Amino acid sequence: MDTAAVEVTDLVKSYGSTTAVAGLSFTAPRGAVTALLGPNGAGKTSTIEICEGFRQADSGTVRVLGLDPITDARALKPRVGVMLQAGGVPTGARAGEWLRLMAAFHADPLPPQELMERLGLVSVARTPFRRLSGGQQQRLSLAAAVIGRPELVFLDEPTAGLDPQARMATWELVTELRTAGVGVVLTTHYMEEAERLADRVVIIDHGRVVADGGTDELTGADQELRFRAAPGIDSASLLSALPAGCRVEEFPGGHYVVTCADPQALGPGLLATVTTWCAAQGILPEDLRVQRRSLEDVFLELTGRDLRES
Ligand SMILES: Nc1ncnc2c1ncn2[C@@H]1O[C@H](COP(=O)(O)OP(=O)(O)OP(=O)(O)O)[C@@H](O)[C@H]1O
Repeated sequence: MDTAAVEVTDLVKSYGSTTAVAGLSFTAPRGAVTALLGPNGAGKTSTIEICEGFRQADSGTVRVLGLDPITDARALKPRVGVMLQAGGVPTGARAGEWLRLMAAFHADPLPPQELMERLGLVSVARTPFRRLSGGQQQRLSLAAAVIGRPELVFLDEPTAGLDPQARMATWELVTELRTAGVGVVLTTHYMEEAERLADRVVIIDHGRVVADGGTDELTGADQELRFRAAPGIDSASLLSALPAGCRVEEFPGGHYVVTCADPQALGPGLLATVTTWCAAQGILPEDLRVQRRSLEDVFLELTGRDLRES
């Protein structure tokens, strides 16, 4: 039981001339939620599908519960739950029947009715998969992935396109899985989802890991003051208005961060100083906020791009 839930080393996957995964390594522990976070096209789905045994890597190694996802697929099947982005349910299958069938494959399944109630699927229990809305299809796939009480679950963009209520129900289910000791590896491009759910975050960009660590570790404990303005404002002048021990950084252009060696200094007084300085310069600071770094900020600092806009 001392192996990781998932261990990926130097993974490479190309489709023709497109390199989707370019030497990617990470470890997902058991009994924890690990989020692969990155913009569209970063290589998250390719990575997770290789871990699920649905795709063959060009090179690198993948171990899932200590086993090979392709050659040990039979041994892994009852122990691993998979929620595919495309659903993975036959189009004619009725939601309730499909879930009961999935339950029948497992020795000690979760009660299908209870799962359907939790995920808001009772009213569509007799509806064929192809007639379900996108969000209902997604929730049915999620239910099918977890019904066998797996040790590990792979969730590919579990809440993409869901309404807020369904997203919340999904988050609650993931949190409960984790409390029950299930390892969860999920992909997402929603940083709120990663921040809210994940114990560990692996930030991926262009097929590579750009940051990897505990969520708190990546975001840091200290508050920062951030704002946006035109690129190239006079940072040295702003700095001279601030107490000793503060720093002003601009990266990428137009994004400003003020940090202080003494976190207590980042209070209302400092905020007033910054806004007064901006007013004197005729600068209207946008998105002015004092808070811990978000994963979005981490992505921006590492790539120079906005996670939402990339
Ligand atoms: N079957 C395929 N054939 C050709 N190119 C592919 C295929 N699957 C993925 N790609 C390309 O590989 C790159 C990585 O795609 P992938 O789906 O792994 O990323 P992703 O981070 O999951 O993105 P998304 O959130 O959009 O699914 C993209 O440029 C994508 O267009």
